[in-house]
Amino acid sequence: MEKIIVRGGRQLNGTVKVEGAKNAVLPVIAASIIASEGKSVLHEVPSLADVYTINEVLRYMNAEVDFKDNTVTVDASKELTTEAPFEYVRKMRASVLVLGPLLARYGHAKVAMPGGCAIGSRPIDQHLKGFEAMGADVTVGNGYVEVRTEGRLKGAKVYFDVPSVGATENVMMAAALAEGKTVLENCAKEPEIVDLANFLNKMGAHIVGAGTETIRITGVEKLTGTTHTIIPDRVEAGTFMVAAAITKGNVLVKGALTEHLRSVVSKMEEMGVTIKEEAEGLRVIGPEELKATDIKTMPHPGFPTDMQSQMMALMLAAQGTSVITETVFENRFMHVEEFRRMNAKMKIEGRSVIMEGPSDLQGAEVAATDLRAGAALILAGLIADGYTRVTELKHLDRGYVDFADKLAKLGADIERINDNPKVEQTEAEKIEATS
Ligand SMILES: CC(=O)N[C@H]1[C@@H](OP(=O)(O)OP(=O)(O)OC[C@H]2O[C@@H](n3ccc(=O)[nH]c3=O)[C@H](O)[C@@H]2O)O[C@H](CO)[C@@H](O)[C@@H]1O
Ligand SMILES: C=C(OP(=O)(O)O)C(=O)O
Repeated sequence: MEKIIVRGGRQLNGTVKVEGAKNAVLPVIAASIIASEGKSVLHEVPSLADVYTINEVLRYMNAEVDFKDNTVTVDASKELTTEAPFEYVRKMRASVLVLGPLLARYGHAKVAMPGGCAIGSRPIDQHLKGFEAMGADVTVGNGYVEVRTEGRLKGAKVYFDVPSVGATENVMMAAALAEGKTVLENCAKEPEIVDLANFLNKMGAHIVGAGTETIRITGVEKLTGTTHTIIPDRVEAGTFMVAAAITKGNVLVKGALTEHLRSVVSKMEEMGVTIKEEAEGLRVIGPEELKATDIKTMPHPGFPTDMQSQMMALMLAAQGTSVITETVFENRFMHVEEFRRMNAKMKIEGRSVIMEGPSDLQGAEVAATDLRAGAALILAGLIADGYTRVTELKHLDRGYVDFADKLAKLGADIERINDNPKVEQTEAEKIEATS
């Protein structure tokens, strides 16, 4: 089994460079299939499991996709299949982001229903509401969602009941090729939505207002492949900022952008962390004693849910009572039980977690319950007494490139091992097969 083993007690120092953002690159790669001519060349693409998955989805649909040296090239000019089966969507919910591009280009798309995951039920009703408003028929059955329209989609006014990142992206992509004007209201305002709109505009779309609650799109007849550089990953950056702070270290997080991280910076400063803006990124210096604080997760520009579990690790190290309230997902506290295995003093009350700090953290065997939980348990392991062994790394690999190696380069006592190498598994399988 693969695991990361970390021994607490080392201070982190040095420089770490953040990758391109997972949550920006997935919609951008999905959007590249709207282009009926020309290639899209995407730079700063992180080597993540999710990127390999979306590339496989595109290849299944007959697009040509090449990925090397952090550059993805997509040629979607051939006729595409308009279906994405369960085997891909099961691995990664973001596969539903091909619905909008396919519907806009071909008037049809059929994708396996994503279902829930470890953090909540995660419906896609707002995506479908947007497509229906633009004239599409939506059918849900046999585990699939199918959307269809005769001729082009029609521009429409759509009010999202919740500011969903995925719905804003999917409907914005569909509207880029619709006939006439679309106005999207109560949109999500995440920086990744702005990145997607910039990419679409370079392809020839007319989109204004991305990053605000109202996005206006004037549909065009066709989009052409283009070149684009993905924005830095604010969640990976925030995770390394916590790593520096929790170990009382001094780390320059290269590529971290203040404008994408205001709520995280402000909460960490409240806890006593020094954060300085430098030309290449943010320098983070951990204090001798962290102060308790309270956090409520909210859609951007509020505090990001994707930083909730990492901040929980930091709060466990802080002096006093801290409270985290999760308002974005209904069930994103699976990591609390794992923290408790490390002797964390915390309890769940409704949608909040209350921590009495500082906890005297002890190394333990723990499992990543989702990708951010995996990172958070490793962060706690950096200051725990003894060895922490983190398993279920498939989650971590969805969102972090070489996480253990990057921490080791900053001075952490950490390694990733496979204590059940493939050869042994094969032998065991042979014995099982012959017994
Ligand atoms: C690939 C990607 O970019 N993933 C991010 C994206 O996920 P994702 O796009 O799935 O998240 P959403 O913004 O859509 O979800 C936010 C909330 O809206 C609800 N909802 C969403 C859609 C819908 O049709 N109906 C509905 O009720 C969800 O259940 C959730 O409670 O934004 C989340 C919120 O910042 C992040 O945690 C994820 O890392
Ligand atoms: C929840 C996350 O991602 P996804 O929406 O891809 O599951 C995340 O990045 O923390």
